[in-house]
Amino acid sequence: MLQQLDLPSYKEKEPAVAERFERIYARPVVLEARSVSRQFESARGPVDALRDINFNVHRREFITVIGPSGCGKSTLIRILAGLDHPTSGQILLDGKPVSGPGPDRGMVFQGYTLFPWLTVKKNVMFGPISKGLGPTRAEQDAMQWIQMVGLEKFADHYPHQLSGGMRQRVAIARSLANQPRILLMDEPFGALDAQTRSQMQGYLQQIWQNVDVTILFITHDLDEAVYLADRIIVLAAHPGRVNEIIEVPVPRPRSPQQFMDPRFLATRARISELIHPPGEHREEKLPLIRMTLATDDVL
Ligand SMILES: Nc1ncnc2c1ncn2[C@@H]1O[C@H](COP(=O)(O)OP(=O)(O)OP(=O)(O)O)[C@@H](O)[C@H]1O
Repeated sequence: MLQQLDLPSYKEKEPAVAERFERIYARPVVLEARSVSRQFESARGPVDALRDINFNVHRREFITVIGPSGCGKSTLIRILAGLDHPTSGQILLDGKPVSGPGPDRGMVFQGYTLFPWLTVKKNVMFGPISKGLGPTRAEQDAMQWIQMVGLEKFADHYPHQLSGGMRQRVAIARSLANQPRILLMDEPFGALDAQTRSQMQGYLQQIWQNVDVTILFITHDLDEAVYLADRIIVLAAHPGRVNEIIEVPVPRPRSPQQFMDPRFLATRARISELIHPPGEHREEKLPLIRMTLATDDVL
């Protein structure tokens, strides 16, 4: 359908957007995946979850990662977080090899990972206090992060007293309180309803504009991938590999009106083409099994 519209090439950029990319590439590389491969042993033989993955993420860049099921998104983020290790290749953070988890990488997952027995404020203070920051300073800092995500009225609430979107905002504040070099977000809005999700995308962009942080964000939602990103890493499956890295030609600041921008649509169409190549069967025919005696012709 989209291919039939007269869309510009997703590679075409206005001068302002091209200049923004020049500025991004002039910044230092925060995270580098260098020839990362991960093989798992399975009953059916070895599985190449990731094969020869290479990319750089520059300081304050917003990268989204998207791909079909089984392309290795979870494996990649686990390796970036230091929770798993590549079979070969390495991850470098600020030029140093990553060998395990660390506070230099903040994680925000889809499931709410707040401590249910701690208030919002205490959740946000937890990381800095564990690192040895005094309680008064930790509380002052925590209140600033909580204010930044717009939840100062809820600082003394417990997670169960908050909505799903609010809990994710606390999770973001809690990660940022540790002042990570990069925020790794694994489908953080996947469990939210469409309206809250779209609100959260807006909040996240505002937060990202206000904080010196780099973001790598995994999603399976095409619009979200385009809307948030400077660049999109599109993965392919079996073996998991980088299919294409797309520079999003949509100007910033972003707004929901841009969902119908021809450059937005062209980028979205390209990802869709990469993830669902033409001719691919999207829907498997199910076997015809009648569980009850169908007396009426429902069709
Ligand atoms: N521990 C494991 N043992 C064997 N195979 C694994 C293991 N973990 C992942 N795999 C395989 O590696 C490939 C990539 O898996 P991964 O879960 O990283 O993909 P994904 O893109 O996150 O998938 P989805 O979107 O469906 O969650 C898949 O083929 C998966 O079956």
